[in-house]
Amino acid sequence: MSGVIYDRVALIGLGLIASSMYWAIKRAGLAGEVTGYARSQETRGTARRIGLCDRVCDSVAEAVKDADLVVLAVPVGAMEEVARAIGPHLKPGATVTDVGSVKRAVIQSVAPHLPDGVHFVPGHPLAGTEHSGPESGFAELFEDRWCMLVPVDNTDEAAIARLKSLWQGFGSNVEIMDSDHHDLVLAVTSHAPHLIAYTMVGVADDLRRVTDREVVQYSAAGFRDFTRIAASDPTMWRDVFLNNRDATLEILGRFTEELFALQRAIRRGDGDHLHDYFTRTRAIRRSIIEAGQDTDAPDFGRKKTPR
Ligand SMILES: NC(=O)c1ccc[n+]([C@@H]2O[C@H](COP(=O)([O-])OP(=O)(O)OC[C@H]3O[C@@H](n4cnc5c(N)ncnc54)[C@H](O)[C@@H]3O)[C@@H](O)[C@H]2O)c1
Ligand SMILES: O=C(O)C(=O)C[C@]1(C(=O)O)C=C[C@@H](O)C=C1
Repeated sequence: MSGVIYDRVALIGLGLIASSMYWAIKRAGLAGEVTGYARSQETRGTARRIGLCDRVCDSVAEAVKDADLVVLAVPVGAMEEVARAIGPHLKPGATVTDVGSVKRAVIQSVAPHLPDGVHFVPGHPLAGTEHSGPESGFAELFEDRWCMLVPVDNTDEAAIARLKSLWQGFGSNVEIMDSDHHDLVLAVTSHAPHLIAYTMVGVADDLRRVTDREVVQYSAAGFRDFTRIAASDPTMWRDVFLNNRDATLEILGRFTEELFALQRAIRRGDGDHLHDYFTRTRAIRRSIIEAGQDTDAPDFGRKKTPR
């Protein structure tokens, strides 16, 4: 897929996702000019130094002026503040999207600040790494990954189709989903697993073992993956849990019940229970691989490729 889809794109928040979008846009020539804005002067300075964005602006108003697409790529808890700031400066007919990991709370906080005549098409790429900031992005991040679009009622179909073609231009598969379903699915596949990884690394740290030379040197693959995930940005993940509270608590409740059952089986020496359980989970992994959905594992820790 190639060809200009938007004449002007504004990226607000110049971290992992926005910088990856910029490099992916440039690689495929999907936009004319791309402007960028980040809150801190330091981030804007870094962006200028590494050539991230065609023009880095010192105000959010300047960045979104005349933009056909505005991408909100800030932590979920900062979305409302940014939406309030850009609202009065948006071009009529522009599309606003976001890349937040939670959808219902973002829609509730952003939509009221957007003027009539502006299309709001919330989104969420299911792709990331444990790294953050303007220097962490790379053009291939979204390749062969899913991007969820979560349009609100009566959204202009042409605006949705245009944004869909941008994500397809990044090499992503696009799925349309409603916000509550999105938040429940992500609580299972992303949010609860992150909390479990944070907890496991915290437990090891409480035992004062996590930085022991032996633990680092001989750490098993499972624990290494936990430490990678637990190195993810604290602000981003604080906001995810505060804003997807109900779905995450629902899944963690179920998780705790299963964990107790496994704990009891271990205490009682109930090998059949453990074996049956692990047989069921192994079958799930195999069905994912057979369905060709195993895009994650080989990419863990993959290196940034040249832009
Ligand atoms: N990291 C991931 O794996 C991942 C994956 C998919 C979606 N997301 C979502 O994408 C969004 C961005 O995540 P990221 O990983 O790119 O984060 P990041 O920490 O790399 O970048 C966030 C950027 O937003 C800026 N920022 C923070 N508050 C701001 C404000 N009020 N105004 C302007 N700029 C502000 C920060 O300075 C930073 O440059 C989040 O909502 C996150 O939930 C992240
Ligand atoms: O690979 C990683 O580092 C990620 O955690 C990426 C991941 C995920 O859970 O899959 C994290 C949060 C997002 O909202 C989407 C993707």
